Amino acid sequence: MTPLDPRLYLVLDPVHGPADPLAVVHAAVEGGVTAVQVRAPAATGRALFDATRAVVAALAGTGVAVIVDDRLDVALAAGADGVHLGRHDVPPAQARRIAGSGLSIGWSVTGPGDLRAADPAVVDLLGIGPVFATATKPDAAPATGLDGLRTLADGARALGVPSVAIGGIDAGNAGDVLAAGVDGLAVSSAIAAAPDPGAAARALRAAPLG
Ligand SMILES: Cc1ncc(COP(=O)(O)OP(=O)(O)O)c(N)n1
Ligand SMILES: Cc1ncsc1CCOP(=O)(O)O
Ligand SMILES: [Mg+2]
Repeated sequence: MTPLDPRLYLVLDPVHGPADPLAVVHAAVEGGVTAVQVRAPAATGRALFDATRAVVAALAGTGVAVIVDDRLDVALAAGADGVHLGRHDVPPAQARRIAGSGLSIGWSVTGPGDLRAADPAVVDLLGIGPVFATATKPDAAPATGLDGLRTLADGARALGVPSVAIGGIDAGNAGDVLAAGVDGLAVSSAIAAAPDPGAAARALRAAPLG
């Protein structure tokens, strides 16, 4: 299993997203992306499996972890490095029981209740957000803003679990987001919909702390 380096975490829909998702993945990794999540909320299980297999093959040997959103079964079947779970998915403790220690397990934090539900003995990463408004997830919880993010990031640190911020993050706000105390940035449209995904990733990695 490749460990998840949270510094710049690309969330990509290879099924209904960019025309050439593997080209985006390669360019983004070249630009400094450290982890890739396959998130395809409208895809069938089979399409998600096929897409994940392709991303796993594309990133073999690079040290970049591949994570599957929502679906523990697909993550295991496709040989991914992890799964990202939220409150509508299999509970993390059950996922850990099935997967053992060989899978990274992420957990979504939209507010204090999700933080209280996070067991540091079970989850490896917290995804906090949305921080700002986002068109990528129409059913997202209300935005935390930077102050809300700071509070939740403090809570993650107190738990001893690394965290990333997600939702509406781009090179213009990345420094302020990192200054709120998270370990990394999770980004979809700012990279996947950019005309030059590699340059977009480089700009995010270069963002000075706000
Ligand atoms: C890193 C990361 N953080 C949060 C989310 C959101 O997950 P969730 O709340 O389960 O919503 P969906 O992504 O499933 O629509 C995430 N995917 N990744
Ligand atoms: C999956 C997800 N969860 C909370 S916000 C979000 C979407 C992030 O996408 P973008 O970086 O385009 O705002
Ligand atoms: Mg999910």
